[in-house]
Amino acid sequence: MADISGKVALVTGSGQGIGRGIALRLARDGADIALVDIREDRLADVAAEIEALGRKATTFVADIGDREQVAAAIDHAESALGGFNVMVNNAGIAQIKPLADVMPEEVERIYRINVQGTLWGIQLAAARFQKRGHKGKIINACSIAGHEGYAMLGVYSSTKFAVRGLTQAAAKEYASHGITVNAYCPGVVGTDMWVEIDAEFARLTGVAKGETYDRFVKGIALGRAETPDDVAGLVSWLAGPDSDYVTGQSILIDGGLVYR
Ligand SMILES: NC(=O)C1=CN([C@@H]2O[C@H](COP(=O)(O)OP(=O)(O)OC[C@H]3O[C@@H](n4cnc5c(N)ncnc54)[C@H](O)[C@@H]3O)[C@@H](O)[C@H]2O)C=CC1
Ligand SMILES: CC(=O)C(C)=O
Repeated sequence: MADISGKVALVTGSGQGIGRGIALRLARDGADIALVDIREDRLADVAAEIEALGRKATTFVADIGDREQVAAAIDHAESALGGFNVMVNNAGIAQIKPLADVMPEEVERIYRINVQGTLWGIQLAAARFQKRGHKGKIINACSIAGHEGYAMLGVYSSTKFAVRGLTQAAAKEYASHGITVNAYCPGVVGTDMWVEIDAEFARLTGVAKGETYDRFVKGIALGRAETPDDVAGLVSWLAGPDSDYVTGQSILIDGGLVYR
């Protein structure tokens, strides 16, 4: 367990799924948490779970694809919780389509969220850490699809390759300010994103519902699907002091699925 007592962490996409798991884990590690999501409906429940752990939580509705909204979320976190030390750029969306059928507006939408959203999170968090005059940790959501391009997930995969590139470049640009930038690369986590991926594979290719998910899970060496808690354990380490000498890495946490 990382000791991040007294720190403030902002987690995007924390209304559900992996982001919720990360927010709860960082709260157990001692941090106060700013919960940010485009959907308001689940944020209050996650905030209540964090408060039940004895930590402070604040919520903010923002679209990470909009730079001004990301800036406002950071302002809110800092003023509501009295600090800002860890930025988790977790929010992202999937797109399931053969490359032959992808249209410009679909590419723009996913790049705006997965790539630009991560860039604004990196850029604005780093600027705020520098303004506050202290070090900071930036942690981005990558994927196995940031290390290997997947059929039917081609554009999605390309956004996660971009996240890996941004993570490396940002690590180099911000190292002299004491800011580390890393990413976590999950495999197959049974969240709503995978419900959508499985359903779209079924609709577009005619395979039975559940088959695509089962096929991916069968490829996992450790023999089970991943949970948000599995991912959160790595993020906890990246947020804590034991990873202080690690930067620019996009670390696979997939139970043994993609080997790099
Ligand atoms: N589920 C999986 O197997 C994997 C997920 N990932 C990545 O992990 C991250 C989280 O994924 P999941 O929890 O599975 O997804 P999810 O779909 O269950 O949850 C995503 C959350 O992000 C929020 N969100 C979406 N667009 C947003 C925006 N523009 N601004 C703010 N919030 C927004 C949603 O409202 C939702 O609460 C994503 O970046 C995803 O690409 C990576 C590898 C595997
Ligand atoms: C959702 C995701 O990143 C994959 C490839 O499972």
